[in-house]
Amino acid sequence: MAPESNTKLTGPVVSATANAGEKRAYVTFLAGNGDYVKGVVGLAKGLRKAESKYPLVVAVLPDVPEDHRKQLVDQGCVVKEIEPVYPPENQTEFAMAYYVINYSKLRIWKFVEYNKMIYLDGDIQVFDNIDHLFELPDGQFYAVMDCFCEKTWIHSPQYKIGYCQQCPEKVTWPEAKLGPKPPLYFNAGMFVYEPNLSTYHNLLDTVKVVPPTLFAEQDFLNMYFKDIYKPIPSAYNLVLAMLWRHPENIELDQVKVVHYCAAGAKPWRFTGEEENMNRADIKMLVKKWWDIYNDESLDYKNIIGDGHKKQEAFQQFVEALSQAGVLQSVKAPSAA
Ligand SMILES: O=c1ccn([C@@H]2O[C@H](COP(=O)(O)OP(=O)(O)O)[C@@H](O)[C@H]2O)c(=O)[nH]1
Ligand SMILES: OC[C@H]1O[C@H](O[C@@H]2[C@@H](O)[C@H](O)[C@@H](O)[C@H](O)[C@@H]2O)[C@H](O)[C@@H](O)[C@H]1O
Ligand SMILES: [Mn+2]
Repeated sequence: MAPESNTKLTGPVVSATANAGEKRAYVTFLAGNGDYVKGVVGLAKGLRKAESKYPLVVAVLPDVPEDHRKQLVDQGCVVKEIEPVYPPENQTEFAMAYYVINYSKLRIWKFVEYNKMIYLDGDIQVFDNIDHLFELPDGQFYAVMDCFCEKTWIHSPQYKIGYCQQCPEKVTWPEAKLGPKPPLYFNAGMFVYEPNLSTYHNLLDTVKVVPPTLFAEQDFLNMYFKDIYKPIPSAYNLVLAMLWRHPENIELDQVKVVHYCAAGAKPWRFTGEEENMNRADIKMLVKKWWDIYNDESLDYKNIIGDGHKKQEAFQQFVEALSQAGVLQSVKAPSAA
């Protein structure tokens, strides 16, 4: 039984041509000097294989070393350094201790040189083109509904009563005991949003006064955007636990985006030893990730020939002139 919200994309999602003035990009977040850089390199190559028209911006914390940044630039990424965002001091134990750094994701709301962005965690891979999501109507926050059944949720009221929004008919939310049923809740590993300076400043002001909770910035973003959150199909962010928790809600051959967030699922450190990691579908998805990561034909240096370099330099020149107001934005020549 599909979850109660309509998660089908309705209406004219794909327009004939993107508006020439639109500035769009994918964006991810990288912290530390560890192995998540492999996730981001894999994501950059996956977007290229899916023939996305838009660049990948990487918001890096100051602790990301120079050689990791160079790897990303060499893969055609736009690297932008951001300052960390810390939640208020608190006694809350996050579901994972390292979640405290994930509040820094909030900095991506200040990338107003873009008017629409798709955020993707570094442990996500895009296997099919999803550029059409940029055509979704403005003014909403689009993301995929999460699942509450994994042990990471063990301290949550949902887990304690066996409630999950993916199967709301299984356990009815006990309103008399726990108050109104919580609003639909998204996984913050992937979302479509519009950078905006006043939203950015309000996010940072609000985070200072909201007590942190189990899922850190994911809980915070769900609270902040609950009135404009619009669920999109799980094909756009397959939270791996769905494969064993709610297989009835998944059509694996329709999945476009895979989120390797289950314990033990990060492809670049995969051992297959953790619970559920010996499943054939998990091993297939991890191999698919490695096939892209190891595909040298997808390396940026092998994609851009001299011609591309000249074209890119010309486009950057025209962009600079139009931003300086010397040139109106250059319109694509009419087909006629
Ligand atoms: O040491 C770290 C931990 C996290 N991240 C970034 O923060 C995101 C969220 O963390 P993670 O994906 O591990 O959370 P999960 O989705 O597994 O809960 C990652 O995808 C990375 O983009 C990072 O760069 N370095
Ligand atoms: O900082 C909180 C994180 O919360 C989310 O991860 C969780 C969530 O998906 C649970 O539902 C799963 O059970 C769990 O495995 C997974 O780690 C986001 O993916 C991540 O980007 C980040 O916001
Ligand atoms: Mn993730």
